Amino acid sequence: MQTNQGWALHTDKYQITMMYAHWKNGSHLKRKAFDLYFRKLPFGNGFAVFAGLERAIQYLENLRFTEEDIRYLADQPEHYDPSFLDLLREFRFTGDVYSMQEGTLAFPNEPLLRLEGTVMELQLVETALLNFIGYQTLIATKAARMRTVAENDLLLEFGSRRAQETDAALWGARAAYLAGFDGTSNLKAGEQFGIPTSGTHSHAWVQDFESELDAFRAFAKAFPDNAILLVDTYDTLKSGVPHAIQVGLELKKQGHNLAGIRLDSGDLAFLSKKARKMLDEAGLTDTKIVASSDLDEDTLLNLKSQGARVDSWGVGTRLITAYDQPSLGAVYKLVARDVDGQWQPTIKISSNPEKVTTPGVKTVHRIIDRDTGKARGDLITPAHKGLDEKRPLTLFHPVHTYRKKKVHHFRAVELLTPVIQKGQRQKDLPTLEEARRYHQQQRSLFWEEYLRLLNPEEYPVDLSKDLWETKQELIQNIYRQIREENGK
Ligand SMILES: Nc1ncnc2c1ncn2[C@@H]1O[C@H](COP(=O)(O)OP(=O)(O)OP(=O)(O)O)[C@@H](O)[C@H]1O
Ligand SMILES: O=P(O)(O)OC[C@H]1O[C@H](OP(=O)(O)OP(=O)(O)O)[C@H](O)[C@@H]1O
Ligand SMILES: O=C(O)c1cccnc1
Repeated sequence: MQTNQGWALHTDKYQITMMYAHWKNGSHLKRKAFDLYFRKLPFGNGFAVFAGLERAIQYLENLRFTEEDIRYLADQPEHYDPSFLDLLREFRFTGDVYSMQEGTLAFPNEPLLRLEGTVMELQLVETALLNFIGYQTLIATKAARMRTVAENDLLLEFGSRRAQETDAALWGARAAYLAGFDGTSNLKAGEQFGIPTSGTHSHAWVQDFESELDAFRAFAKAFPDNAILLVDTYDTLKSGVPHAIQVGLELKKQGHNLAGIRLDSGDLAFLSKKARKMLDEAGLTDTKIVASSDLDEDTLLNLKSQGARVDSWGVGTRLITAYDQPSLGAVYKLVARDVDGQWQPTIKISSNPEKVTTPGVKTVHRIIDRDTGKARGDLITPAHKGLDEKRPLTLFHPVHTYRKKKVHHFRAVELLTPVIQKGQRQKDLPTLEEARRYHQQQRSLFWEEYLRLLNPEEYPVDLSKDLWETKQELIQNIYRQIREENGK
């Protein structure tokens, strides 16, 4: 469970190995900068929804090696020097974290977070940060796709029983809510994050009575104004819906209202239309229809296009497990080293141009057209230099540089802001409700072309000219060096 203590060993062994080797080398306190980002959007979506910061900050603020952790490390075959273990006993995160806000629409190759600090602390935290942010961003993005197709229908997260263990269920429920779900069935997520909770009943309730009608009556008696009856245990249209209507009418006579029925199998479009008609004809026009059963955004879209009469959708497995793409593939890359008090940019080359890192201590600006109020692109620039809104800006594609555009009347919103400085939190993070509202507002900054589910337009993420030049220079320097070493 996500207690705050004892997470220091939630890391890959090679982080401790590098920390030790740096310590032996006397370089463990040298300052570095790392970027956390992803390279490819999940699910073919046009954007990702940044999530996981709250969890990440809790982790960094409480990062300690417990005595048990130290004993465990002392027993490792590496036989770490006891003085190194003493250093770990005193370990605290003392670095700086610059981050996007949760709920921000994020795009490939732009830093979601930038961390500055000693190499020792920044290596230690890599694994956990990728774990938290990668998972939550993935689920928030999946949830956002469902929000798009569900339009104004209610979306309920039902996935805990199918999630990859406890944290995935809890933080996944939070990520889904952040990106527009309306509630969760997980009470712990409700308790911990204040997410509205709701639910119906299972087949076991119906099977446990002599008849379906008895089961519905007993349930309605317990919850006269908010019972949602599951109608597919035996036969939806011949048994479940008629019994629910009978109980609904009995409730009505007593001055109550049957809140809803739930369809959990069969042709959900056909059944929902039939059920709606039967309920309406019986005068139960306020009784809502909930649908569940292996739903995802594609099925949901399809069902809506078939005219399904569903008010509220319960979504489990395919949301909480990010069914069609189980990992975001986020990365955490060294981008600069402090050499004699100056940041020196560093690069990782790859034969795949998309995998070449962008060097330097950087920030991200969202360029918003003042005339339309819409985002024109994101611009990555060296950090701490600001961006002059009064001068026209030329944005160009970092690979196909001939693709350029000039932006005149814009405002630039810096997306990475300081959250932790010298290990101390700078401000309260937004509440989950605020982050959820912020996410909705952020969506309105983007043209539909970027938001659609299928084959969205690629949103521009560009490098400033100076950054682009630094990158080219570093690439050329490295190749020159390799040629020289090979005597060519
Ligand atoms: N009208 C429809 N159009 C497209 N997909 C649908 C429609 N109705 C239901 N579905 C989807 O089709 C799938 C049906 O799955 P499947 O046939 O395995 O089970 P089921 O009908 O739910 O029955 P059971 O739960 O008893 O196995 C689900 O993913 C469901 O969401
Ligand atoms: O289908 P999901 O999107 O994962 O949503 C959660 C499912 O969990 C429940 O099913 P249950 O565990 O009773 O099993 P079932 O799938 O056989 O109905 C519920 O009835 C949904 O069908
Ligand atoms: O409340 C429900 O109907 C529910 C909750 C979790 C999973 N399936 C259904």
